[in-house]
This record gives sequence, C-alpha cells and structure tokens, in this order.
Amino acid sequence: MFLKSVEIMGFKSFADRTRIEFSEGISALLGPNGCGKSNVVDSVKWVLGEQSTKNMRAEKMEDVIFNGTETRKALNVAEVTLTIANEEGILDLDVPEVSIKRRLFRNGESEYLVNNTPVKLKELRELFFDTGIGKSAYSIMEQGKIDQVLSNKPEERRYLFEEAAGITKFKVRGGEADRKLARTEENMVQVENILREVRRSYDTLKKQSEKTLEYRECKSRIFELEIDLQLLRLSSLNETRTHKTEKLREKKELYTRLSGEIEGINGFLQENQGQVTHMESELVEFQKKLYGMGLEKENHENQIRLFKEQISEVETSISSFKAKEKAINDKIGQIGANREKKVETLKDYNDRLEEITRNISRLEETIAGCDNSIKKNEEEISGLDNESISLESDRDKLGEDLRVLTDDIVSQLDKGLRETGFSRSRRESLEERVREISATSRVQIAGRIQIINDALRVGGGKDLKKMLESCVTLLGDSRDSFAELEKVFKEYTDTNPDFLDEFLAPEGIITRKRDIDNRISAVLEKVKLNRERIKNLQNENKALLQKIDDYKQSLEEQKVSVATIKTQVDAVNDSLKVLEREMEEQQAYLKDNTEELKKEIEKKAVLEGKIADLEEDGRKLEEEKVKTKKALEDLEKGINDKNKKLQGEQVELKKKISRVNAIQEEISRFNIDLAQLETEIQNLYSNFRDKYSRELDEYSARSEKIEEPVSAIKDKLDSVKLRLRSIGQVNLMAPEEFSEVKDRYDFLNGQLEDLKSARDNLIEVTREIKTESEKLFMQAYTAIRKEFHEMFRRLFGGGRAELKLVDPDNILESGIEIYAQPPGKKLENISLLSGGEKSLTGVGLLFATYLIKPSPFCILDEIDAALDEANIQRFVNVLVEFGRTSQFIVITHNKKTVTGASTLLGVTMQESGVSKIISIRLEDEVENENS
Ligand SMILES: Nc1ncnc2c1ncn2[C@@H]1O[C@H](COP(=O)(O)OP(=O)(O)OP(=O)(O)O)[C@@H](O)[C@H]1O
Repeated sequence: MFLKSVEIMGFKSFADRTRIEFSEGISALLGPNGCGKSNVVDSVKWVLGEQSTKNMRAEKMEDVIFNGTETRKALNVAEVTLTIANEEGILDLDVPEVSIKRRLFRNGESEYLVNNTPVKLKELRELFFDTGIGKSAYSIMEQGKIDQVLSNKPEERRYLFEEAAGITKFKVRGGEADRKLARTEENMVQVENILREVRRSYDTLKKQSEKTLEYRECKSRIFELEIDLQLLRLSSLNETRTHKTEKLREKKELYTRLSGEIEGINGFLQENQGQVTHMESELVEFQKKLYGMGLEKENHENQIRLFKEQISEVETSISSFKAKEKAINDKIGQIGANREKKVETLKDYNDRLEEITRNISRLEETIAGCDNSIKKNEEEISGLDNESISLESDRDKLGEDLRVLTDDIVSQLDKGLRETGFSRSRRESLEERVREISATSRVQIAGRIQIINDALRVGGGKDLKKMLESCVTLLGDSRDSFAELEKVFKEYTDTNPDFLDEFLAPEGIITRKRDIDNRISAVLEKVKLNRERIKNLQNENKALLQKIDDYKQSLEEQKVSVATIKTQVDAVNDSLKVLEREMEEQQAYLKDNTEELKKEIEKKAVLEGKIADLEEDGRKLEEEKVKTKKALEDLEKGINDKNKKLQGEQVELKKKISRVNAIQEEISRFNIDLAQLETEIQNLYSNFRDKYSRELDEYSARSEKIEEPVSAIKDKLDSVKLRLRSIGQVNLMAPEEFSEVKDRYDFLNGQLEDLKSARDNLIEVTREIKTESEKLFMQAYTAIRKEFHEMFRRLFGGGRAELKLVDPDNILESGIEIYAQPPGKKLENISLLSGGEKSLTGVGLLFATYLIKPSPFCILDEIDAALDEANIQRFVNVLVEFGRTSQFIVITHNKKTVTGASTLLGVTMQESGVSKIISIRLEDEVENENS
C-alpha cells in the first residue's frame, strides 16, 4: 500500500475535516452524482501541486475553498493532507511515512509542508519525479482523460512514456540546462561586444602610458640628481659653518678666559690698594689704643683700693648677725624639746584611748554573740517542743494501731486453733512424755558409761565378757527408748498448727505487730532525747545571761576611763598650742636675722667680685697692650710688602688688555662669516621648497649614498634633460587610465573564459542528458509497445494494436502515433474508433504502462463510463489482476466494477452541499442490490 489516507478540510464540498483511509488492493469510491467523489480526486491532485485552475475545474484557485451553502458560511482556508507510506523508499526521504500538506487562504496566501516542514513547490515536484505520481503523471486518470490520451496530438501523449521511462527529471534538468546555455551564450555575446570596445582604448592607452612612464622616469631622475646637487651644496655649507662655529667658540673661550684674568688682576689691585689704605688707618688706631690703655690701668688700681675698704666694714656687720643667730637657735631648741615631750604624752593617751575603744567594741560584740546564742537556743527549744508534741501524737496513733492489731491477732489465733483442732492438754502431755523418755535415756546411758569405765578399770576375765554383753543388752534398750522418743517428739511437733507459719511469715500479722512495736519504741526514745536536749539548752542560756551581766559592768568601767583620758588630752593640746606660738615667734626672728646676714654676705661677695673683675681686666689690658704693640710692628711691615707687589701686577694687566682687544676683533669677523653662511643655507632650503614644494631634509638620508663628485652629477643631469626634451608632449594620466582599462579588459577576458567553459559544460551536460534520456525513452517505449499490443488483445478479446514514433530521428521530440485494430476490423487510426473503443484502447495503453513502470497508487475516475457490459468484464478482470500488486482507487457508477473492489467507500451529502465519507460493507451493498 502506498496511499494511506487523505484528510480534507474546507476544500470544495468538504467543509468539515474529513479523513479518508485507503486500504490495499482496489477501493471503490461510490456515491450519487454531485456528491463530491471527483472533489476527492481534485484534493489529491491539488495537494500534489496542481497549479492549473482548469484542471481543478475552477475559474480561480480560491474557488477550491468551500464557498458555503444556504445554511453554512463560506470558509477562509482549504487544507488537504496526504499521508503516504514510504517503507520501500520510493520517495527520496529517509522516513517510513511522508505527510504532504497544502493550505490556501482566501487572501491568496498558500503553503506546502512535507512532514510539517514548509517546502517550495519546486522541491515538492522534484520529490515525485519519475514515481508515476504527480500532477501530469498517469497515477490519476480522470473522467474523459483516458479518451484524451488518444484524442490528443501524438506529441502530447509523450508524457505517459516519459514518466514510465523515468526521464521526467532529465527533461526538466535538460530544459534547465538549455535555458542556462541560452543565457550563457547571450552573456558571451554581450561580453564580447564590450571587450571589443575596451580593446581599442586599451591599445591607445598602452602606448601613451609607456611614453608617460619614460617621461616620468626622466623627471624623477632629474629630480634625484638635483636633490643630490643641493644636498652636496648643503653639506659643504654645513661643514664650513661647523668649522667656523668651532673657531668662534675657541676664540670666545679665549676671550672669556683673558677677560676673567684681567678682571682677576683688577680685583686683586683694587683689593690690595684698599688693604694698604685700611692697614694705614689701622696703624693710627693701634697707636691711639696704646695710649688709652695706660690711662685705664691707673683707674683700675684706684677702684680696687676703695672696694677693699668697704669689704672690711661688711665683715664686722656679718660677725654681729651670726652671734644673734646662735642665741635664737638655742631658744628654738628648748621649745622643740618641750613640744616633743607633750606630743609623746598625747600619743600615750591616744594609744590608751584606742585600746579602751577596742575593748568596748569587743565587749559589745561578745554581748551581742551571747544574745544570738540565747536566741538560737530558744528557737531550738521551741522546735524540739513542737517535735515532741508531734511525736506524742504519733505514739498515740501507733498505740491505737497496736491495740487494733492485737485484737485482730487474738481473734485470728482463736479462729485458727479452733479450725485446726489444736488441743493444749494433748500438746502438754506429749511434751511431758518427751521430757520423761529423754530423762530415762540419760539415766540409762549414764549407767552404761559407768559399767564400761568399771570394766576398763578392773580389766579381763569372764566378768568383762558378761559386762560387755550386759552393755549390749542395755544399749539395745536405749536404742528402743530413742525410737520411742523420736515417735513421741514427732507426735508433739504435729500438734503445732499450720496457720502459725502464716502468722510468723515476714509479711504476716505478727511481723506487722513487731514493726509497730519498734516504731513506738523509736518515738519514745526520740521524745526522751528531746527532753534531755531542752534541759541542756536551758542551762546554757542561764549561763549566757550571767556572762552578759558581767560584760556590761566591764563596759561601763571602760567608758568612764575614756572620758577621763579625753580631758587629759585636751589639757596637753592647749600646752602644745602655746609652745607652737612661741616657736613661730622665734623662727620669725631667726628668718629676719638670716636675711640680714645673707645680705651682708652677698654685699661682700659683690665687692670681692668687683675687685676680681678689675684685676682680671687689668691683666687682660696688659696682655692686649703687648699684642697691640706686636700688631703695630707687623702692620708696618705688611704695608711695605703690599706696595711692592701692586707695582708688578699693574705691568701684567696692561699686556693682557692689548691681547683681549685683538681677539675681540677676530670674534666679530667670525660672526659676520657665520651669518652669511646661515643666510646661504636658509636660501638653499627655501629655494628647494619653492621649486619642489617639499622639504630638503626629507631627502637627507640620500646624502650618505652620494658617491660621485658634483661635476659628474652635473654631467648626468645635462644628459637626462636632453633625453626628456626628446620625448616631447605626453598624456600625464595615461598610465593610470591604462591601468583602469587593463583591469576592466582582464576582468572581461576572465568572464568570457568562464562563460566559454560554462557553455562547454552545459553542452556536455545537455548531450549526456539527451543520450541518457533517448536510451531510457526507447527502452520504455519498446517495452510499452510490446505490452500494449498484448493488453489490447486481452481487453478487446483479439485484434491488434501498434505504436509508432512519428519522427524516429528525433526521439526526444517525436510524437507517438497509436494504431488500433479491434477484432474483425481494419487497422486504422484511433480517431476513427468509437467512444467505448477509444476508452478501452486508452485503458490498454494505461495498463501496458503500469506493466513497465507501475505507479505506487492509481486513481481512476469513471474511466469505465463508456464501456459496455462485455468490455467492462474484461476491464474488471485486468483491474483485479493489477489490484493484487498495486493500489487502485476507483470512482465508478458501474456495479461490475464495484464487484471487483475489495473495499467500498461512500460519499454522501446528508447535509445539502456538504460532502461526507461513509464506509460501506460489501455484503450490505450486494444484499441491497439483490433486494
Ligand atoms: N468551492 C466549493 N464549495 C462548495 N461546494 C463546491 C465547491 N466546488 C464544487 N462544489 C460542489 O461539489 C459538487 C461537485 O462534486 P463532484 O464533481 O466531486 O461530484 P461527483 O460525485 O464527482 O459527481 P459525478 O458523479 O456527477 O461526477 C457540486 O455540487 C459543487 O457545487
């Protein structure tokens, strides 16, 4: 199966989304006229890219969109989706199922989608090339189209054979290649025309350009040689300038040095002349000074004498003040000793006061401590009293519990003894019996012990044997006594009632009584202890009260002592104040005296200082006098030396001045020369700039490369100028114009070459396509021709059919003529056949084509309409045979054809103007028919 389903929505009469599922073999699409069967075929053609409105039975493409009914509004979009199984890979897509969708909106917008990816129409068509499917292939045969196959011109039938030959794609490609070739040749002609024109300018400009280039070379050479000349001139000027500048610098240096020396000598002369003058005035000053010193020395000696007399007076006054000072100090010493004694006494009193105060606070603390102890004891007594009262109450309660428990024990004992049949008398008699037997046995055993002792003492013989025998007998009796004792004791113990065990058990009533007894004893013991403790505490308090009384008495005594001592302290303090005042008075006297004494001492020191100063001054004066005399002599000698030196320097100065003047003249000459050189260099630069609009310095690097002398360069310059003149007039822009024309010329040449090679390629491709197409076409044609003859005979039940190429020399363009000879008739051109014969012949050609190249699916729209019963049967037979290998969707009104189908699909218009699909079971249809 190839065609799986078609989903239609808004397309022609299919207003609602309608899905038609196709099955393998032959499916028949049934329904009354005008219900929309052919619309299904249209939808398949449309989705496969049909562009012809005529083929779509519409005026314009929008007519395929559902345009409404009386009850329904028109829609704005038509959409058809075709689902194709591609497991065998017939379509060149690596997916098992391909869905193709076409959508058209009323505004003209439309789109194609292959597996939901938008594609161009061209891509969609290429997908179906040579598959037998496609808008013009033979997979869809509509009403009347089968007849057309025969009634068309022989050339128009070719498509059937081309599709079967699989050359549709070659044809399309060949067409494309032809178009390209034509375009390429057209382009070549255009390029050649342009190239011819360009060539003319190219040749002219080439010559001009060569001449201009020679002219430019001469110009450039002249320029270079002129630069070299200028550079050589500049270099020579620069050298001279450097040389003169160096010379000028040297002269200037010499000038500066000599000027400095002259200045030095002048300075020296000036300075020394001044010094001599200064020294002479100094000499006069020294003489004056020596005279002054003599007068000063006399004055000093007079002053020293006067000061010494004053010192003697001051010394007398100092002795008097010292004696007074001693007397005052003695008095102060007495007062001080007295005061110390009083202070000592005061300290004793204070020590005693402190001690008594400490005693008082200690006594007070002790009394307070006793009070606290008494309070604590009273609190404890009260606590013990309370506890004893509570214990008494506990004891009463426990006594009551004991009474109740004792009554309980008595009644339980009575009850137990009664219930166990305990008899006191029997128990007492058995007890008596035990005592008796044990007493008897004791006596018997004591007797036997006596007998055995006797036998041991007496020793051997018959008696011993007798005695031992008697002992054995007696011991046998004792054994019997013990047996009886055992029996009686058991009876005695059996008289003990069992319930007593329960009584005596740890959790029994007796244990509880014992527990209460113990608790009562403990309470009584505690009450006794409390009482003893209370008594002790009361005694202790009594003793403490007695102590407090004693302490309070001592406290009173101590306080009296304090008052007494304080009175004594006051008295001592008063005496101290009196002493203090006296002391202050004496110290004031002493201070005044000390100050007076100090003044006199200072006075003496001042006088002594003055004398010392005067003596020091006199000594210095003497020293200076000696120095001044010496300096006076040195000065006189210095003045003489200097005067001699000054005369020598003045001669040297004159010589240097005449030399400096000569150098000054030389410097002026150099400066004039350099200024001239500078002007010449500047002129060189500015002339160069004016002439070439460039700076000469830009070419300074060339100077290093110039190797020839100026004369050789000038010769060369002359010869180049001569050559330039010989070139004559030139087009200065020729090389640039030529370069542009050359670029264009080269480009066009390249283009022409490319076009030529493209043309050659295209011719080759076209030739290959043609050869391959011819080969494939002939193979298919020959095969179909053979099959067509056979198929014709089957469908017509005999006869003969023939295909013929109209132009065998032009296979790819040639029309195909069909000749048919139904049984019993003459072989004649098909135009002479009846309608039914034409249809059947067309069907024959179609099936023959299927045999050579089966279409994956095939839709036949009422191609059986014109066939009679007998032909229908043969047609159905062939169809059924083909239906085994290919998928057929047949639209028919013929019941015979319907019986050949394996699946039936009904198209109805339950709602007027709106098509709907229903499945019809074949049996129902057959039954309906029978009825
Ligand atoms: N754009 C459209 N909108 C609504 N209905 C349309 C549109 N185009 C065509 N139709 C309707 O579709 C019907 C024609 O359907 P179609 O040709 O498929 O019929 P059919 O079943 O093939 O009939 P027959 O058996 O006569 O060939 C017409 O009734 C026409 O009005």
